[in-house]
Amino acid sequence: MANVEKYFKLVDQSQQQFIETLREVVAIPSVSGDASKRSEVVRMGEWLQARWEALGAVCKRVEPGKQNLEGTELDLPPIILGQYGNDPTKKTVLVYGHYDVQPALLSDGWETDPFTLVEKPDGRLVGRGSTDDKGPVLGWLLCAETHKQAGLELPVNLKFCFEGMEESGSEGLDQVIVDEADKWFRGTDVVCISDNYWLGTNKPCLTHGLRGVSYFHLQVEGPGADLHSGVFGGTVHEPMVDLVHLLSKLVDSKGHIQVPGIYDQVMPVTEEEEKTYEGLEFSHEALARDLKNDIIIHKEERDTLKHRWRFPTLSIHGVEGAFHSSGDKTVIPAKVRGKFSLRTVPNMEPAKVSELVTKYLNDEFAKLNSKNTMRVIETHGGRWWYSSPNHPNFMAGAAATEKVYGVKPDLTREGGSIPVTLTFEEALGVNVLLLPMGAADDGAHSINEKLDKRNFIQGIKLLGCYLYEVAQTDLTAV
Ligand SMILES: C[C@H](N)C(=O)N[C@@H](Cc1c[nH]cn1)C(=O)O
Ligand SMILES: [Zn+2]
Ligand SMILES: [Zn+2]
Repeated sequence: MANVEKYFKLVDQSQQQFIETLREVVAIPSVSGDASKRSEVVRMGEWLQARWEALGAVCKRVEPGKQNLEGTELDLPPIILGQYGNDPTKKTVLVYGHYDVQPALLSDGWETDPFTLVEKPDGRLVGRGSTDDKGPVLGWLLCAETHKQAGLELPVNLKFCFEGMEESGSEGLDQVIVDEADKWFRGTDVVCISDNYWLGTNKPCLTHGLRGVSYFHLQVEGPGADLHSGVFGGTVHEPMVDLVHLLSKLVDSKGHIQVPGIYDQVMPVTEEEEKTYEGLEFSHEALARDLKNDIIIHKEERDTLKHRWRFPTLSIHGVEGAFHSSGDKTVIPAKVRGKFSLRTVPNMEPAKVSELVTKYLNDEFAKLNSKNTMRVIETHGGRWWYSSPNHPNFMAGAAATEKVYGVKPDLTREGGSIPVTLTFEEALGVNVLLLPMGAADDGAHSINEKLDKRNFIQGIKLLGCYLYEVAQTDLTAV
């Protein structure tokens, strides 16, 4: 039996054990955006490092510095760099993933505790981080552990880079990648990232594009303290009134961004590109099912995909400082911060986006003649990435997908952002493949996030099989 077949067989026999490992890591609430959870993020990084070291990997814990979160000075979580195998006759694959997760509270609407993995009868493995990105990060570890257990060597040398700040802007990571490009990452032939999702629920895909992100806080400040609306309403400029007005000016109900000039740098759609929207596993019917309501703006599927992949969008996320509990508090909040972000696309420049957004909001605020003070703060950002899917690294990903799932993968772009993708490509000068494990309906960032057992188990096979394919592929045949 070929090594890859032996590997597949042992993966099949280890399914329950793999789910238990996923349960163990989901139970660590490694929420990078919550200052009170920082020690849990660190604990998760240490868990990963210990497990890889137990396997024989050489690891380096990099402390990327400090962060100011909610007025608290915090140590950024460690970046875990690793090397597993160092055979000069083998190729070297660098894998990246993140061990932090989005916030999750039972009160957000979760059916079960977000940090207790629940295996549902229909095969869903429900828990925060199951698909984004603990399942895939475990996938690489379980692949290596399974090989060792089967007495098999990995077909390539593996380097890895796991961070704990991806959900909060990957602070500190770009510099580490640049610093280590000629040191720890030296000798990398290709990069593979498993941190996005299929387009549908049945057909796997390879991804060759990501949108960037520019995140803003819009702060309006008035009185020194919250006020009684019965006493002061109608007699003072209310920060919340100004804020709601400004937020309403950002985007219309059809999703069209109102900031003048924002579409000027967007690359026009070519005839060649039009063809890439054909034959994909994507339908409005399935999308409406995932959304649990048909609230889709566009008529044609290709327009929905274009607005997910290749046009900028602007979303409003929340307001800090505003009254938001149940009950009827009659307060005038003194200081409020609206939070919104833009997803950016080729060829938008982050500095230009920032300039246009800031100028527009200042102009709109001036029209209000308000005595409040307003500030636009850009809190984090990441660049878009677009790559050709014709590189041999993608051929290896496609061959592995066909072996594991028996179908040719769709070629997709992703609406979300993984800011370091471009940094790896530029700093290391090698091709990057995005090879997702999860499906479109996993609910990443949402309530009841899940990873299907099928995707977890087949995904572990897929990541391993991809390594075998890279080992056999001429990566110079571009
Ligand atoms: C696609 C990836 N799994 C992901 O969820 N990325 C985040 C990155 C981010 C940027 N700001 C905060 N998080 C995303 O696209 O929202
Ligand atoms: Zn992610
Ligand atoms: Zn995420």
